[in-house]
Amino acid sequence: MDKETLLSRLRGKLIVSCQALEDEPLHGTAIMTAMARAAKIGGASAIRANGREDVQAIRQVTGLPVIGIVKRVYPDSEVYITPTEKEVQECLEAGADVIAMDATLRHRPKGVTLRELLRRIRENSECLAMADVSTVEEGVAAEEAGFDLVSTTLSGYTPYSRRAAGPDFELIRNLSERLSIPVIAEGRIATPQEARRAIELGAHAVVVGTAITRPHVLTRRFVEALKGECVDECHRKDK
Ligand SMILES: CC(=O)N[C@H](C=O)[C@@H](O)[C@H](O)[C@H](O)COP(=O)(O)O
Repeated sequence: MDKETLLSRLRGKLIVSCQALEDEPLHGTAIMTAMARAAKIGGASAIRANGREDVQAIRQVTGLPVIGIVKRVYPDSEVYITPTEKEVQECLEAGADVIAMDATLRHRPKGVTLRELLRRIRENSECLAMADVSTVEEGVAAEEAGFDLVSTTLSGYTPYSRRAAGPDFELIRNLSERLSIPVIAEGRIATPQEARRAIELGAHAVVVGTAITRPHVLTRRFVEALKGECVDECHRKDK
């Protein structure tokens, strides 16, 4: 699918993140593929998925565009979303339509640079590149570096970004005003109303993960609310 077609299919739409890490009860490609099928039935326009196997299977089974990432932790860096060429290569091999990566200004494993990763994508595919950022400055730098899309994924997850219980609407608005590439609203969007608000503030599309695909977290929110604890504060503990 060419860039314009893909971006127009995503305009104003919902992307569901179907991810379960190894220590989560729903971990496994079969379960994540079932989640993605459920998301498709519900009307999702695309899926965000982690790992070569999941990206490949979800794409094949649902026929939806997939934003691929590979989460991997290296000892010399805090960057874990598609951090090096190895993870970019895995996304390429899986056939991801879009590859998302941490595009914060932090040191990456082995000193690899964002430009090197972008070059790898451009030289090997038609696949789009999405920058996961945590601040306006990082979003501006990502556009300058040549990314196709910017997502607010990492707001609240870098030591220097705004920590909030809910979505970072200010970042969504600021990036949408300043950038000419599409801005994706992602991170702690917990209700349909919040998703709608993100679009009204200028987001091109909205990614929702936990509120749809992490039932253990949703269960805990109910349980803690019944105990009289603050549900919003609990949300932050879930990552
Ligand atoms: C910070 C980080 O590692 N975010 C990850 C990025 O892929 C996922 O764990 C999130 O689920 C995803 O961004 C969607 O966000 P939320 O689950 O809040 O709707």
